[in-house]
Amino acid sequence: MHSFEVRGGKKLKGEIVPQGAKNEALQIISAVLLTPEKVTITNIPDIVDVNLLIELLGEMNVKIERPQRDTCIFQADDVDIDYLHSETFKKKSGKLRGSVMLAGPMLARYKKAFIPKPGGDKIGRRRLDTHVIGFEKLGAAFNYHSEDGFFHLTTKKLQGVNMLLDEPSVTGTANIVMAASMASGTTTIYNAACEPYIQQLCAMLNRMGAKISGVGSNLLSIEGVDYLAGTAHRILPDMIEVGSFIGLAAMTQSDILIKGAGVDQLGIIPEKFRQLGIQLNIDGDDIHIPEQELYEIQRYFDGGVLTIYDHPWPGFTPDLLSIVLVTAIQAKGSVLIHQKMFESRLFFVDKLIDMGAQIILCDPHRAVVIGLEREQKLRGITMSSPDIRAGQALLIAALSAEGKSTIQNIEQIDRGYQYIDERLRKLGADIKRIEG
Ligand SMILES: CC(=O)N[C@H]1[C@@H](OP(=O)(O)OP(=O)(O)OC[C@H]2O[C@@H](n3ccc(=O)[nH]c3=O)[C@H](O)[C@@H]2O)O[C@H](CO)[C@@H](O)[C@@H]1O
Ligand SMILES: C=C(OP(=O)(O)O)C(=O)O
Repeated sequence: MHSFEVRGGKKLKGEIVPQGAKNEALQIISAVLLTPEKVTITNIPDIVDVNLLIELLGEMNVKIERPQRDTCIFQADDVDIDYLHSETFKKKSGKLRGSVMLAGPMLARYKKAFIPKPGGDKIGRRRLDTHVIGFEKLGAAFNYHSEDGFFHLTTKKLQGVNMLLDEPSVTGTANIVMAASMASGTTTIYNAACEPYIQQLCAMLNRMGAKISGVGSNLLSIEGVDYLAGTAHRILPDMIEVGSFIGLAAMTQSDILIKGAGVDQLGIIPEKFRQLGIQLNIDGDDIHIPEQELYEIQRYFDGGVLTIYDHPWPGFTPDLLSIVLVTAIQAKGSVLIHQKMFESRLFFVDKLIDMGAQIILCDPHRAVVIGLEREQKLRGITMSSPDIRAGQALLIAALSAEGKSTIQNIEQIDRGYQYIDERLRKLGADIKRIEG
C-alpha cells in the first residue's frame, strides 16, 4: 500500500492541464468492440482504471498500438469471446466499474455478454438493474449466477424498443446506447443520462455510422444499423479534475491557471464553486483562480443556508461533492452538503474533523460545514483514502494543513488522477510518494 507524505500550508502557483476524462474514457474504450476497424483514441488519461480496461481488451485479443502514452489505436477484428469466461477476467473486471460497459458492445456484436460483479468505488449500493432491464427490453435473456455475481446475457437478435429507464444511470445509458446502435429497428431511451461522457460517446458512435438523435437530452432515439466503422476520437478534459483544482486553489490560497479546462462542457460546475464565494476568471478555455484571502459562501435570497446537492446531469455531479465539502472548510459561512445518490461517500469527514474542521455529519447523506474563515489552519494527521474523490479531498485538506500529513491507500487516488504528485510538485506542493 503506497502513501503520500504531504507538508502542507504552502501557497501554490502556476499552470495545470487537466487530464482526459476518466469516465468518458471508460465508455469510449469499451465502444471500440463495436467495430472490426481501427479506432484511434487520443487524450487517454494514464490512470489505473483506464489502463486496466485497456489491458482487459488486450487480453480479449483486441490489437492495441500505443504510439504515445495518451493515444491508443484499437482494432477488435478477432475478439476472443471465451476470455470472458476466464478467472482472470472475473478477477480483473471486478476491480473497476467501467468493465460493465463491455457488455453492450459484446451483446450487439457477438450476441452474448457477461456483466461482472461491479468494481469501482465502494461508496454505497451500486445496482446494475438499469443495465440488465435495458438489455432485456432489447431482447436479451439473462441468468444471474450467484456464485460469481455475474450476469450471463444472450440474444438471438436485438430488437429496437421504446424504454423508460428507472433512473438515468450513466454507465447503464452508455451500455444500452451501444447495444441499441446495432439492433434492428429504432430504440428510444427516455430518462437517459446526458452527461458530457454520454454526449461524447453518442458523437463518436454517430461518426462510426450510428444514427443517434436527441444527444444531450434525456430522450435518445437510436436507429439501429448493421455495421459500425472505425473512427478517431479525442477525450474531453476531465471535469472532475477541473473542479478538484478549483477547490485546491481556494483551500490553499493559491493562484492557479487551469489550461484547456473544457469550459463549454462544465455545465453548472463553475457556478457551484462561485456559490462558495470562489472567484473564477474564465478566459477562452482557461480558468484562472486568483489567490483569495477569503471566500464567502452565498446564502439564498431569503437568508437561508446554502445547500449543495448532487443531481443527474445537467445537475451537479456527485463526484465533486467531496471536493466542495472540503473546500467549504476554510470559507466564511456555512453550507449543507447533501449527497443524495450514494450512502457511503461522506464518512471520510471524520478525518477532516480530526484535522480541526468544523463539520456536523447529520446522517450518511448530509453534512453541514461551518467555515473556519482561515482563523485556524487544519492540522496534519495520518489518514487513509476510502475512495477516489474522498482521497483527493483529503489530499487538498493535507495541502492546506499545518505540518505533516500521511495519506495511505493512495491507490484509490491513482485510480482517477494522473501523476497527481508530480503535477502538484510543479505547482510548488511538498508531496512525496512513499512506496510500500
Ligand atoms: C465509471 C463511471 O462513469 N462512474 C460514474 C457513474 O457511475 P454509475 O454509472 O455506476 O452510476 P449510476 O448513474 O448508475 O448511479 C449511481 C448511483 O446513484 C443512484 N442514482 C442514480 C440516478 C438517480 O437519478 N438517482 C440515484 O439515486 C443509483 O441508484 C446508483 O446507486 O455515474 C455516477 C453518478 O453520476 C458517478 O458517481 C460515477 O463516477
Ligand atoms: C465513483 C467514481 O468512479 P467509479 O464509478 O469508477 O467507481 C468516480 O469517478 O468518482
